[in-house]
Amino acid sequence: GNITKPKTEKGANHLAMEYCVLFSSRAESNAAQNRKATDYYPIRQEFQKKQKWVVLEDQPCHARTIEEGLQAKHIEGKGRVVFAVRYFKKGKFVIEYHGDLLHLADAKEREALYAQDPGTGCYMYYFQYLSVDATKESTRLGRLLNHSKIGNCQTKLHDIDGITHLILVASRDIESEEELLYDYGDRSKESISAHTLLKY
Ligand SMILES: C[S@@+](CC[C@H](N)C(=O)[O-])C[C@H]1O[C@@H](n2cnc3c(N)ncnc32)[C@H](O)[C@@H]1O
Repeated sequence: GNITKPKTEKGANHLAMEYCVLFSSRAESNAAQNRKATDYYPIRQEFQKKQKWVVLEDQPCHARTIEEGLQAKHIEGKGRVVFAVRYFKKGKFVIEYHGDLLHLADAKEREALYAQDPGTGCYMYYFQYLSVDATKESTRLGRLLNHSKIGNCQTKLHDIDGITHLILVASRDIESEEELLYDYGDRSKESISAHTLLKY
């Protein structure tokens, strides 16, 4: 659909503006058809005021517009990786970590299920009081960024029309041809011994 001008509050920062321009049409068109997680999970009243929980459907045609400036490649020993194919200024929106937005308890339940199949990769990202499950294969690139403690991106929660999105922004200036990396943030002993990549 057409990219519509976002309704942003006065004083909203530039990142928010840019991000809304990219996402507002999708957020609007999704609003009606999205299954709300609140349809499935009872949510504490004070929580509900702040957040609308939704399960976002995969939108490959929008992904092409949104995921501009990035390219996925395959690298021996790392699997798929994502490279910048243009310059990203520090603080700018890079990509959405797109998946199902879940409560922690539901995320843990799904993880236990995935653990039964050793072929399932790790695409569950925990952030404060929620988790985004991007395990399902899709055309979206956010799920393909690899880990580094000294990466060039960082995660942030971003609200668009009351819907929470997990996004990655540039933590420093990123040049074209650089691999996009962020800190998965998992410092638990069990995870580190299961996935040595988390050490670095
Ligand atoms: C969220 S996925 C990232 C995309 C993944 N490379 C793929 O091909 O689908 C997480 C998985 O990527 C791999 N990975 C992430 N960071 C890595 C790194 N620094 N070195 C090697 N493998 C890494 C691990 O297999 C990890 O379980």
